Formats: sequence, structure tokens, C-alpha cells
Amino acid sequence: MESKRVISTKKSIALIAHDHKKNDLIAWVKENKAALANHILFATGTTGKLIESEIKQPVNRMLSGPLGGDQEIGALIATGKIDLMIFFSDPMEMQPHDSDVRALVRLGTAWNIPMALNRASADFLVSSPYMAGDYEIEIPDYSSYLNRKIKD
Ligand SMILES: O=C(CO)COP(=O)(O)O
Repeated sequence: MESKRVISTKKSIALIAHDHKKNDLIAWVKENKAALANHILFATGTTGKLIESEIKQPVNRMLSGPLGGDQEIGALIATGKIDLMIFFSDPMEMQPHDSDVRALVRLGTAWNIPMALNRASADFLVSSPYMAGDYEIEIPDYSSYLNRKIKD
């Protein structure tokens, strides 16, 4: 059966950017500083350090993305501790940790969290009326997968 969880007014937001997109994300974060101040921020290591130094808002920093940070954010998504993700990913450069990046985006999809993978989507997300209030997120039903029969 499908279940729900409430994303409350104060949201836990993951902020991530690949190296060639970090300046864009920092510019976006500065533009949206007032809106972000109402929320709890998480980030991969290097992105988080840059954000903290630019907007002076504490950031829960994980390891650097390629060193496990993407997977840490993914684990937080899977355990319901991240409400939405803003990830400025780079479509023009192969990442050494591509498998981690795909796993992170896959978990965001699997757990049905709002995700913005570029600036325009981030603008839509941050200006959504759901940002200022509660939102009931539908958690997909994985019970048939969890209860599947494993043949020997
Ligand atoms: O690699 C990243 C996302 O895949 C970002 O990691 P950093 O913020 O540590 O650079």
C-alpha cells in the first residue's frame, strides 16, 4: 500500500553541483538566500563549503561527492531525511563517479522527492507554493518487491 510522509514548512534541502556548475549554483543560492534561510541545508563536501562561505548559513556537509558524498545524500533520501534536491549537474563532462551520480538521481526518483537538475527547474521549485507550507509526499509502494519470493 502506498504511504505518505509530510514535508513540513521547514524543509531539508540537498544542494549539489558538479565543478563546472558550482559558480552557477552559488549565484542561484545567493539569489535565493532569503528563501533558503527558512530551511535546513545539506550538501556534498565542496559544494557545501562554498555555500557556507557565500551565504553564512550553516550547511550539513557530507564527504565530497566522488568520495562518498553523493551516496551519503542518497542514503538520507532513502531514509526520508532529505525533502528535496537541487543538483546542478554537468551534462558536458564525464564524471569519474558517474555510477554514484546515477544512483543518487535514481534514489530521488525511487522515493519521489522533488528534484531540480538544472537552474530553470530550481527556479520553479523554489517558487512553488508548496515551499511555504506542508506537502504530503506519496511514497511508492514497494511491498510486492519487499515480499517477493526468492527461489532457491
Ligand atoms: O561530485 C559531486 C556531485 O556528483 C559534488 O561533490 P562536491 O560538492 O564535493 O564537489
